[in-house]
Amino acid sequence: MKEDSLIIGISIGVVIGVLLAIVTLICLRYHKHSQIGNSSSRRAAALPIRANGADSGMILSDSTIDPESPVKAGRNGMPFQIEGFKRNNVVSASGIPEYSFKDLQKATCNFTTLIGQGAFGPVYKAQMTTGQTVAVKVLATDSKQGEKEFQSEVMLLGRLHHRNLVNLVGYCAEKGRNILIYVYMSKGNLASHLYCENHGPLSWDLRVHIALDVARGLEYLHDGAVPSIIHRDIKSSNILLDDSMIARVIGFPIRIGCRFWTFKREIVDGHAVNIQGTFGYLDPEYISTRTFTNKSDVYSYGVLLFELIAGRNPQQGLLEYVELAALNNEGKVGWEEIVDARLEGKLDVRELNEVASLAYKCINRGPRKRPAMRDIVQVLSRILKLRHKKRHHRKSLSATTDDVSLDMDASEMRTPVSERHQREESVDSTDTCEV
Ligand SMILES: Nc1ncnc2c1ncn2[C@@H]1O[C@H](COP(=O)(O)OP(=O)(O)OP(=O)(O)O)[C@@H](O)[C@H]1O
Repeated sequence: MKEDSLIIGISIGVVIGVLLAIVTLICLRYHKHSQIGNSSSRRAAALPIRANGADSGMILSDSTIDPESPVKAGRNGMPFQIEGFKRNNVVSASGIPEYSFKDLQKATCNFTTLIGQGAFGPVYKAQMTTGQTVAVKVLATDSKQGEKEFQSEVMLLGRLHHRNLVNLVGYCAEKGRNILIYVYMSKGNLASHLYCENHGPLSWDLRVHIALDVARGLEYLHDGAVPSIIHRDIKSSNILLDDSMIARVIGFPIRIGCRFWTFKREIVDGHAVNIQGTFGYLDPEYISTRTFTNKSDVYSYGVLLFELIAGRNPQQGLLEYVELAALNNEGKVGWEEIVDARLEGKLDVRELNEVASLAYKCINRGPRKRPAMRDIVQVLSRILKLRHKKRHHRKSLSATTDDVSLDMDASEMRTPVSERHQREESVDSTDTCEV
């Protein structure tokens, strides 16, 4: 009897032991799985981005990749490279491909195709073997230091996708060289359109569209990107125009180590200082506090708006000119006196006064009194919607006279039909702001 109870006791003990072992094994496997899940979601959460300013907080899907980007989605959702450059490897988190220096040398005819010169190095036009044209920006450095930081900045920049930003499509970080590859903007920068005689004057219509494009790009950086990005160097040479004259912002800050690549030596109030940004566009608040905020971008944007209105360089007394005009009109109406003479008066005065008083609010010395980029987008969208409605209305009236062309105003006639058509479509299809 005693023996029987001993056997039963041992059997129960063994069964319990086996059961415990099975439960422990299951628990271990489950824990491992949940850890894998967590680590990938953590990785994903490290650099979230909201698509086109929408407050979704989601990771960009492959569908948001710019059509001009050489990065395409593979079957497994991982990016792969279209033919052209040889790919060294792919930074999978951003999908930005790395190119070899040799490939870039070939594509730029040994760096002879210079198209621009920034404070931090030259920009070359490059031709891929597929026929795609890109812009290659060589950042001035001969040090291997900062390669990791450069790659992490590339990852961050590579996640920014918006139709009003010049998208990064590749990079090279070989042998201490830091090279960025961007979509090529065939119509060059806004400054050259405003100041070079070999470009015809930009119509008023187009200037307002460009203002809205830039505002949308900045709104995305401030409210759409996570973490939010302050541009720090808004100016007309950092606004590039594509084939359809759609404006895109370039020149985001690159941080290498503890300094920003965009630091420059400028003369401010007669003293040489290391600053970010460009003289003429600099927020006075930044000059005194050395702290950049979103409202510093708003200030520079306001200067850019006045530059579009007056066709004058901010480094040559634009704001003094504006302040003089504002003395007479209290910043509200009567801005006609500062309008670019190249427009020959061909503009809508109501639109002018609305845009100029918006610009005047942006350059308020008190950052808190300046509007946010999202407010600016709303005001400009409303102006363009109104314009569109008015023209539509006039066209339908004049259709009855059998001569639509007589109804065109002078500024419309100055804009090529294809350009006007593309731009008007863009108002219809992208105006999501309800006003
Ligand atoms: N993607 C591009 N497509 C076409 N042209 C470009 C492109 N990127 C730059 N450029 C040309 O090269 C010029 C210099 O560009 P870059 O961004 O290096 O300097 P920047 O911002 O104008 O000056 P800084 O470095 O002083 O701020 C631009 O103004 C533009 O004319």
